[in-house]
Amino acid sequence: MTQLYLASGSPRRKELLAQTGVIFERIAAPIDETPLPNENPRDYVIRMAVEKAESGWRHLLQMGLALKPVLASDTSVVLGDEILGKPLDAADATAMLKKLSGSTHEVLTSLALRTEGGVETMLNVSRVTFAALTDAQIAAYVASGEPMDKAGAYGIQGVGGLFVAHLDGSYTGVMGLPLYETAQLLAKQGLGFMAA
Ligand SMILES: Cc1cn([C@H]2C[C@H](O)[C@@H](COP(=O)(O)OP(=O)(O)OP(=O)(O)O)O2)c(=O)[nH]c1=O
Repeated sequence: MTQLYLASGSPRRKELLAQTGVIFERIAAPIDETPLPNENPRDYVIRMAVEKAESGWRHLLQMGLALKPVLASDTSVVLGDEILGKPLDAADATAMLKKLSGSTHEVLTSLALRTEGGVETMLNVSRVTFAALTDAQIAAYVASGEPMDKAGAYGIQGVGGLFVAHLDGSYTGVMGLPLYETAQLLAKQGLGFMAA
C-alpha cells in the first residue's frame, strides 16, 4: 500500500528513497527550472523543491488519487554566486568541469514534503573539493556521457567520485537525496525506519 509519492524522474532519488523503508510510487512533476533574476541559490533550490512537490500534489488532485504525502527534491551545484544546473550539451559540461577543477564548491540539495497540512522544507549543504583535472580527463569524462543529466556535470556515485578529493557534508545529499534529512521529514509523518 503506497504511503508516499516521490515527485521525481531521477533514478538516483528512487534508489536512495528506497533505503528509508517507505513504500512509494513515482509521479511526474514538470516545472519551469529557470532561476528568478538575482535569486539567491539557497532560495532557488528550496523554491524548486516546493514547486515540484506542489506540481505532484496537483497531479494527485487532478487524477483523483488518494492524498498521500508528496516528496520532491532539487540539487544545484554552486560556485561563488553561480548556480550550475544540468549541462545543456557537451560544451556546457566541459565548461562546468573546467570551473570546478581544482576548487571547492557547494552542493545544495533541498527537500519539500507536501501534505494536507501544508509544505515542509529542508536544505542540505555540502562542500566538495575537486582534484585539478586535465583537459584530456575532462574530455574523456564528457565523452562517457555521465555528466549530462547531473547538476554541475558530475556524479559522485560514478566516475565523478574519482574527482572528489574532499567532502564536508552528505554523500547522499550530493547524489540527490540527503537521507538524514529525508528520514527526519518522513518520521514526522510516521513514515520510514526512523519513525519506529
Ligand atoms: C552533484 C550530483 C548531482 N546528481 C544528480 C541528482 C539529480 O538527479 C540531478 C540534479 O537535477 P535536479 O533538477 O535536482 O533533478 P532531476 O531533474 O534529475 O530530477 P527531478 O525529476 O527530481 O527534478 O543531478 C548526481 O546524480 N550526482 C551528483 O554527484
